[in-house]
Amino acid sequence: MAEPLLSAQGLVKRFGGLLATDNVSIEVMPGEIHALIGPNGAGKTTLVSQLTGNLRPDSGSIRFAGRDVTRLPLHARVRLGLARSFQITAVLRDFTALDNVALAVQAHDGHSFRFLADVRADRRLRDSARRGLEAVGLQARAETLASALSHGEQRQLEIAMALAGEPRLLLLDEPMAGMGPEESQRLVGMLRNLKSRCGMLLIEHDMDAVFALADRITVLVYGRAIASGTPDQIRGNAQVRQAYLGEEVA
Ligand SMILES: Nc1ncnc2c1ncn2[C@@H]1O[C@H](COP(=O)(O)OP(=O)(O)OP(=O)(O)O)[C@@H](O)[C@H]1O
Repeated sequence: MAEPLLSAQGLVKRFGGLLATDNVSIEVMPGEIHALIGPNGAGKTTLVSQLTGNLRPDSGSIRFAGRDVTRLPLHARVRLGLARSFQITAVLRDFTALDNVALAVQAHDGHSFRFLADVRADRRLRDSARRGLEAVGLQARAETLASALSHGEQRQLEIAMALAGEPRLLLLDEPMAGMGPEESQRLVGMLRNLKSRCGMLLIEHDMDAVFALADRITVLVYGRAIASGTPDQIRGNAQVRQAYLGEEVA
């Protein structure tokens, strides 16, 4: 069997007396979409922050792309191919969609900031940025200012920016938040298409999206992973239904 792309074992994180991550283990295989679900305050963001290197676990270990990254800082994990959308990227509202992705490609290339004029003149950067926009279905909006994009399109743009570094694993923090049903359906289709490019760990409250996309789901409640399995296994798990899902996915 292939080695997991990401494997976290026995993570523990305390905030004072609060056990926000209680001995959690989680894996993501290459090309897998693994969803992390749970009620508000369950510890999803705290867990993902330890995976990215924003937070240091009190104990436990994290392997990514064949290396122990537990003690590596965020930027070193990014270099190994770990990208977090909506956190490491910031859309510049007065720039076009294409300029935004081109700047992200340039940043991932390891260049310090150059003038936008350079980015606009650099054919390779722009070609690469166009491919990024295409991957998220935003090619027709390349010359549109980011501020004129719809909420859903801005989210697509953020994902295109996260893809600029050609990550092996994309961590997505509530990408469907604030979207209407049509927009979130479009994003589901787009994320499904991205599976061939990278694995994904998806935090999401929209259960329709989670059950449509995930190969595997882990359920966190009060910092503990109470279940992990295929969507069918999670749907049929009595403990999960009682603790979280209720009749939502009946
Ligand atoms: N920096 C911090 N200091 C103290 N407590 C924190 C800190 N960050 C998170 N917490 C607490 O840890 C618990 C888990 O929070 P976390 O944000 O990880 O949950 P979540 O599952 O992501 O919630 P949501 O779905 O609402 O985003 C909560 O009780 C929260 O108040």
